[in-house]
Amino acid sequence: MELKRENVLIEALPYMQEFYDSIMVIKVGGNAMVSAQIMEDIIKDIVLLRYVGIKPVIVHGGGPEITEKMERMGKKAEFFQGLRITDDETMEIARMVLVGNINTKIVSLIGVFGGKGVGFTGYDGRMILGHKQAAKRVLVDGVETEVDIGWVGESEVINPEILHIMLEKGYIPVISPVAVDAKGNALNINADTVAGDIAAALKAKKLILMTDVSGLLRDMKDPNSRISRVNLDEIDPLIEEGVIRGGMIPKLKGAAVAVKSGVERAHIINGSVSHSMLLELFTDGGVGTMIYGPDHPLE
Ligand SMILES: Nc1ncnc2c1ncn2[C@@H]1O[C@H](COP(=O)(O)OP(=O)(O)O)[C@@H](O)[C@H]1O
Ligand SMILES: CC(=O)N[C@@H](CCC(=O)OP(=O)(O)O)C(=O)O
Repeated sequence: MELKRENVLIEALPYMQEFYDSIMVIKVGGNAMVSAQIMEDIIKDIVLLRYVGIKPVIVHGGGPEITEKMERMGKKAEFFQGLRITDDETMEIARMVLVGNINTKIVSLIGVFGGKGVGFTGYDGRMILGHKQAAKRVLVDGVETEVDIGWVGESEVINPEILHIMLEKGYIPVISPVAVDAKGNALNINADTVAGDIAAALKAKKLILMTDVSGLLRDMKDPNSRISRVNLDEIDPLIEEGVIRGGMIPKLKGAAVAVKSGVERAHIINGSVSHSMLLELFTDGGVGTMIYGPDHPLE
């Protein structure tokens, strides 16, 4: 039975009370931003959150657009366990797409819908200091070989001060997943990883990862095989079994970092379904995959 409109609104009240004044880190994946309409819907939802007293922080991706620009320039995009192999030229392209294009687009849309967005890279306010990831060891024809994945970074220090300042003043921070190392080299960090680290540093209430699938699927070919809840202890075995792979690896690892640091819940949801975030946050029936840990067990 469909709920009456007023019942839908009143069902939201306890959630609004619970989430009032709390920080939520929302990662918008490049795959979730498949169309201008979807992107507008996602940003509208985020502005709504701000107006009901939640403090959203956006971390955005843009993988598909980086790949498209690389291909247009005659370069082949290659990944290692969900991470883009990033040479000097790829780093330039990633910066252009993420900072120059996607970040400014999101900030301007927030303004269109009546919010106050402000764009950041990891360099701003020394927010994310990182280092290049060590070469990976892989077996090639049975021989252990090192693969350098280039300017792919991992964060060492997260300084969230500037984010707190902005949140207190009512701004919605929008973060591009690029950082610097101690020598000032630009680093490309997977946006899920950045979102997990930022959520941990802010001690956010929730981390929401928006992508293009309904959550973690046990069988990628079967959309009905969604795993609705994942305990921290289940993540590594699911990676070993090959259930979590490709782009899902940094998502679940980012979620694990956040939940281990006190974030109550992480959620992987389908951003390409309009207003899925509102359903997740403000209705009794959750959507997507929820990741939780021992500090905040299920009731
Ligand atoms: N078990 C799984 N369940 C769902 N998706 C999976 C799974 N394993 C790998 N994937 C892949 O992960 C993708 C989402 O990650 P990614 O492409 O990095 O998206 P985004 O740009 O939103 O971060 C899905 O589109 C799917 O192809
Ligand atoms: C190291 C690494 O993989 N960086 C990512 C950064 C963007 C990103 O994560 O975008 P999505 O969230 O849309 O996948 C990349 O170059 O694609």
